[in-house]
Amino acid sequence: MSSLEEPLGLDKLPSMSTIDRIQRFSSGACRSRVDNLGMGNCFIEGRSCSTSNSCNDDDEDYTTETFPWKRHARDMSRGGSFCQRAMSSGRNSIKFGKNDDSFCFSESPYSPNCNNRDIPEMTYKFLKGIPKVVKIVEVGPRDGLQNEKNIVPTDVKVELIHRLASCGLSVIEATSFVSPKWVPQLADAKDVMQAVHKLEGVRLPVLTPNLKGFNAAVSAGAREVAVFASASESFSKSNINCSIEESLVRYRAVTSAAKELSIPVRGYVSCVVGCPEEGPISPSKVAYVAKELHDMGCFEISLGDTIGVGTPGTVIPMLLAVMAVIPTEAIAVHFHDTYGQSLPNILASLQMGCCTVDSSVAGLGGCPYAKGASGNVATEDVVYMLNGLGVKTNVDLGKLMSVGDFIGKHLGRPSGSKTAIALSRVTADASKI
Ligand SMILES: CC(C)(COP(=O)([O-])OP(=O)([O-])OC[C@H]1O[C@@H](n2cnc3c(N)ncnc32)[C@H](O)[C@@H]1OP(=O)([O-])[O-])[C@@H](O)C(=O)NCCC(=O)NCCSC(=O)C[C@@](C)(O)CC(=O)[O-]
Repeated sequence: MSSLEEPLGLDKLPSMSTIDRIQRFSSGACRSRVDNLGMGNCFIEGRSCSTSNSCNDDDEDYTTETFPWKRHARDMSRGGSFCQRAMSSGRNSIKFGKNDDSFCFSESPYSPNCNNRDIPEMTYKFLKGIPKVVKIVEVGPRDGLQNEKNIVPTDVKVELIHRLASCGLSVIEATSFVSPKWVPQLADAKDVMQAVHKLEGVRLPVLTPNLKGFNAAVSAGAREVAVFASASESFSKSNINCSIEESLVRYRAVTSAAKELSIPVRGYVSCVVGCPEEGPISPSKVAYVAKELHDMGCFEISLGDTIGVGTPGTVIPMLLAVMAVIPTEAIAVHFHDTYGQSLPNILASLQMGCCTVDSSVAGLGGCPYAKGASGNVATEDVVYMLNGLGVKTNVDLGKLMSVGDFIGKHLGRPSGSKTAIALSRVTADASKI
């Protein structure tokens, strides 16, 4: 564990006020070159998120033509002069990279082997593919609330969306224009959309399973929609009552109607590593559906581990198969946290160059048609990890935790975010000091 992830121990933070701590977990704090608190920092700067990754170059099964990011990684490793000593803000640090393409690790007293030059080099090796900016797609109001036993009042949903927007999230999936018989929890989609569609500075996509849903969404003010297919035949049938091929026909109709109105369409592929009925899903099936959605005009394909069974061992081959057929920049990852594997899966995805991550405030979520599906990975946990990696998200973690409290109070249960629980304990203890 790096010094950056350690600070939850109060003994290591003797002089921090409550507010200082929250700020410290923001990406801005992580990136500051002046580390007033004496903690070790890392910086990941200037890399394009579109072409880089850290996959093993010895793996020659894949050509550089198929995986251009491999060529990029190799070029970087040949560059030679990535390590140089630098003095930063009066503190010793080791800087890697040329110009924009750099890591910088300060030699902090909290870093046990700070004199060992191998450590930054090794760290660079493992983190070099990670993009410097990650877009978080907040799916709490939709994926999070679609599975709640008690229907959340419309005004609470609207307030939730407003509060999420105030955290700096740039994309918030607002609701679904699906059949209210299938998902009664979101039967108020029209009212929610009409109440939020004028929110400035935030994109508010909504799920549309067919033209009926698309037309209703547009009438309610939606300016971005998402279609949702599956890599599993059985799940397609149980979720949207049609085969994969039939769903693709429907989605072609939606994407061409959207094109007429210049409305961007996101595409989902569900069950990308496992299906509650079929078990393991082959990466080639995922790649097929992802490519179909991309070819019909979806600008981004979100790959959903709907029941949260994936590990990096299954997620990486799945991503490789999808990256062989659509650009890495068009890929988003969407993990449910059933087995606690979301963060390692996200880290592996980032190392492969993915730069869009779906998550849900307080870890809300689950799919009514996927038995055993738990909540999405909590946005707070994703932001905490990305802050620790020095990756920019523009999301204010402190505000996000308050939003988690807000929705948790309405649902009558504690947050599903480990970060929110841990930080609220720290701040509670801190208030006694
Ligand atoms: C697709 C359908 C509509 C087919 O449902 P169906 O019963 O086959 O459709 P239908 O055409 O026979 O219509 C039946 C009734 O629904 C109405 N209807 C038809 N379409 C709409 C619509 N858009 N909006 C409102 N109403 C609609 C239609 O008008 C009719 O009403 P009736 O005549 O009986 O009064 C249905 O199966 C459905 O709504 N499914 C959605 C289920 C859902 O939302 N599941 C959760 C999504 S989560 C997910 O997919 C995973 C994801 C994306 O989160 C990623 C991950 O986690 O991995």
